Amino acid sequence: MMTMDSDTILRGRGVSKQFRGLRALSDIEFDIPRGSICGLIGPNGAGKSTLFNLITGYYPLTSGTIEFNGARIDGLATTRISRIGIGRAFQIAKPFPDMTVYENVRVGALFGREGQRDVKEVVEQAMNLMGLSHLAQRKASSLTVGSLRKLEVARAVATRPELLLADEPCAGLNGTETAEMIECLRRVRDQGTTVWLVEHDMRAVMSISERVFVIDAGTKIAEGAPDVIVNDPRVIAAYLGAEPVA
Ligand SMILES: Nc1ncnc2c1ncn2[C@@H]1O[C@H](COP(=O)(O)OP(=O)(O)OP(=O)(O)O)[C@@H](O)[C@H]1O
Repeated sequence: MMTMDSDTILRGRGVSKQFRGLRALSDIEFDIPRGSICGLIGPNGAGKSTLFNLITGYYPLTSGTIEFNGARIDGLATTRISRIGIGRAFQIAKPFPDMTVYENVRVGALFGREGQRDVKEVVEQAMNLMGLSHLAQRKASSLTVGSLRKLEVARAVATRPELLLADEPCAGLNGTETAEMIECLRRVRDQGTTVWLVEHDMRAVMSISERVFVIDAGTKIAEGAPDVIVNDPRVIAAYLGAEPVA
């Protein structure tokens, strides 16, 4: 089973998902290098969220395997997958509105990866990484969209993941907020967390990613460095029907 080299944190082979009559993902392969930031892009409905839902155990795979640190995780429950070190920041942030930023991030710290931890320290580090420390005592309901997105990522970071899956962390953000989010995600990576993000903002995803995976209609059509991806004719064709690249 330990076939994975130690530089790969997450590996998918033949990952497929069928929803009744719809083949949402077909034979997807991926190797996520440990310590990297990778991107996952594709037109609307391509299957990006479905792939993250398979990795985190929200849906069972129809076929294929997913290995994390060399061990199979397909078939494990979502809570187990979180405890072994895969965190997720959702596209639609749902913080507890009447709780403070500190309290919301603390929820992540209480439920994350197994092992010893100092909850206060974990919360403070997550807020600090995401530039939220000055808002610690503010209620979530009073935050701007930009700060809410940071809170969602901070909550996931507080679970102390080895791998963070971030679903559209820049959605709805303006240029300045997007740049801040990119900086925050770099800091998260720099302190040892591998990051894989789904992102529609092409400039953002291309500026931050070491490797980009492109799926279209459930099939991986390209994978590589950002400068190769933006010039790939299959990627350009996939986007011409939907929205422009860059
Ligand atoms: N639970 C489900 N039951 C049935 N079909 C589903 C389910 N979840 C997703 N799908 C379908 O699978 C396909 C892929 O959807 P998915 O949400 O993964 O795409 P996406 O790439 O994340 O899109 P977007 O960029 O719009 O978020 C779509 O056709 C969608 O309707």
